[in-house]
Amino acid sequence: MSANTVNPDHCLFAVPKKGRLYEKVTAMLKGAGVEYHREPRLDIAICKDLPMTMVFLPASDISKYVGEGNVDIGVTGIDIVEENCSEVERVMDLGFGACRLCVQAPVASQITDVKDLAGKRIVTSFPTLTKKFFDPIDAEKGVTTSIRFVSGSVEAACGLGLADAVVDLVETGTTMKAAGLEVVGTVLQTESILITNPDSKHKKIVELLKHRIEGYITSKKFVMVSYNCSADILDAVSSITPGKRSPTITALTDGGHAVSSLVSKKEIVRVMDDLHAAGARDILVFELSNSRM
Ligand SMILES: Nc1ncnc2c1ncn2[C@@H]1O[C@H](COP(=O)(O)OP(=O)(O)OP(=O)(O)O)[C@@H](O)[C@H]1O
Ligand SMILES: O=P(O)(O)OC[C@H]1O[C@H](OP(=O)(O)OP(=O)(O)O)[C@H](O)[C@@H]1O
Repeated sequence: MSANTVNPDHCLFAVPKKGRLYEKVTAMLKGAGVEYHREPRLDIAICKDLPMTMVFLPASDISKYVGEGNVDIGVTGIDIVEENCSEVERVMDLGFGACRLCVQAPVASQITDVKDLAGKRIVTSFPTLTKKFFDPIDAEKGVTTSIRFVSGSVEAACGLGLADAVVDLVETGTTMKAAGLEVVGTVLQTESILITNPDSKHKKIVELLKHRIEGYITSKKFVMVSYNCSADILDAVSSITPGKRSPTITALTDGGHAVSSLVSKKEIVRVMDDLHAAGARDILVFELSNSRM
């Protein structure tokens, strides 16, 4: 079989081939133990320990391929699934790629209400979602908003005189501000998700991948804290670190206890302060490299 031929018995996993999501998805796959070797310039790569082939595709096409059953599983944004009206199963949120799809108008236009854009010219890479958003406004106003598709550099359209407003993604707002635009309305909140074809014949592999990726995501959200305490404060300190299920408590030979527990990364600094104030000592925090709950 040649290097760019797909084994028909393999589960196919679509990964964004470039762009914003590429680095995040490849780091996630590595962390989840999905190993493959990709030859330079090849868009398919065979997995090392699973009967699976990775397929590198534009993020905006992945939901179509998964929905139509050409591939079994993939990573893309909610925005893309909704724009393509893809019939896919949403397996899980991945905790990255969060942003908003927004109506943006030039600051100088002083437009603050999306209703003031009804009947005007909008440029976007998301024509379906934009039409759905403007349809009820158009119906109310009795006008038709012009919606024109461009595949990239959407924010340039107003400056070029091609549009009165754009509908594009906003994360930090840097691109929008640099183009002299501001948010007038929000069409959709989005983030990256794992999707599968509901009729995939590779359900077992999909389930296994789900557990592996979930384990990796959990390991990025939590740290392990361990500390020592005397018997009289055990109940008080262990209630500060209840863990995902319960803390692990080990009796020490001096009558004290060693406690270890999972704590959310977001909470860990406050938890350490609270533990110390409550009398816990030798407080150590460990990063997790992987997990399976
Ligand atoms: N600024 C952002 N912050 C967070 N997530 C984003 C951002 N921009 C895009 N995304 C998410 O990543 C997806 C793919 O966007 P991206 O711009 O990387 O795609 P692309 O058009 O395939 O790549 P490129 O822009 O390099 O051609 C989007 O549909 C969205 O879900
Ligand atoms: O609010 P910000 O943090 O500035 O992010 C928003 C920008 O990110 C995306 O584009 P990207 O930079 O991925 O490239 P693209 O314009 O080629 O799609 C999106 O289309 C916006 O232009």
